[in-house]
Amino acid sequence: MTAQQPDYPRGSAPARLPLHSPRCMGCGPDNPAGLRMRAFRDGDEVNADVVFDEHHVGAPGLAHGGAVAAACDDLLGFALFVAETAAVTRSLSIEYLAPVPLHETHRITARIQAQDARRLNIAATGAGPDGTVRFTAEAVFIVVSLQHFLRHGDPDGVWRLLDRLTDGNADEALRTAAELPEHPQPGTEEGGWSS
Ligand SMILES: CCCCCCCCCCCCCC(=O)SCCNC(=O)CCNC(=O)[C@H](O)C(C)(C)COP(=O)(O)OP(=O)(O)OC[C@H]1O[C@@H](n2cnc3c(N)ncnc32)[C@H](O)[C@@H]1OP(=O)(O)O
Repeated sequence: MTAQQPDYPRGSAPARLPLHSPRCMGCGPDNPAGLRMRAFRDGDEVNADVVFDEHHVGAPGLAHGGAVAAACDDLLGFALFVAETAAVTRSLSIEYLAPVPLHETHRITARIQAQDARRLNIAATGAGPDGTVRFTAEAVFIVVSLQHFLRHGDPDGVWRLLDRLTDGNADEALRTAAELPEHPQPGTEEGGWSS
């Protein structure tokens, strides 16, 4: 059985956020073992529903703690659309408050708590179908420029992501990024998605 996340089932017209990549373990629809989360922005919050399945088992019938952490990390990454900056997880702390059964829908909601220079503190809660919070997450993300992803990752994949984020203007964005330092100062021109 494969995880297939529901369309946004509650609330009023939040905006769907773009995938990190089609095979992203958190939000990629083309990753058969992934979590297939669909992330939405609702004001200053982002949220996604996740249903853990047989790909994500820890104890029989329950989600693996690492899968829960992965879901949180991915959604915390979507909060960067609120901050309008690229950043990567430096530390991630999960509180497992209650078991997380497979095949139940969990709503994860994340919000930026603070930003200090390159540090972003981002927090999330994960609630079961009855609204009870079963896990929480706190993370420090560090702002990086596009150079971080170009230098350490797959430049073609970065280009495709950028192309989606810039409505087909990735060439210009990458040309500009090539001239930027890897570690930007937030609030400067090179600190944002368009850099
Ligand atoms: C097209 C765009 C692509 C976008 C793709 C998005 C995909 C998203 C996918 C989403 C998936 C989900 C997301 C993922 O899974 S992201 C994937 C998992 N994360 C990573 O791979 C990150 C790997 N780590 C690094 O690359 C470096 O360590 C980074 C870049 C993070 C920092 O190395 P760098 O050498 O640059 O910096 P620094 O070490 O001098 O530190 C910098 C500053 O930070 C402060 N500091 C450090 N640690 C902490 C801490 N724990 N609490 C508080 N503060 C801390 C530190 O004091 C300093 O402050 P200051 O002294 O400057 O004031």
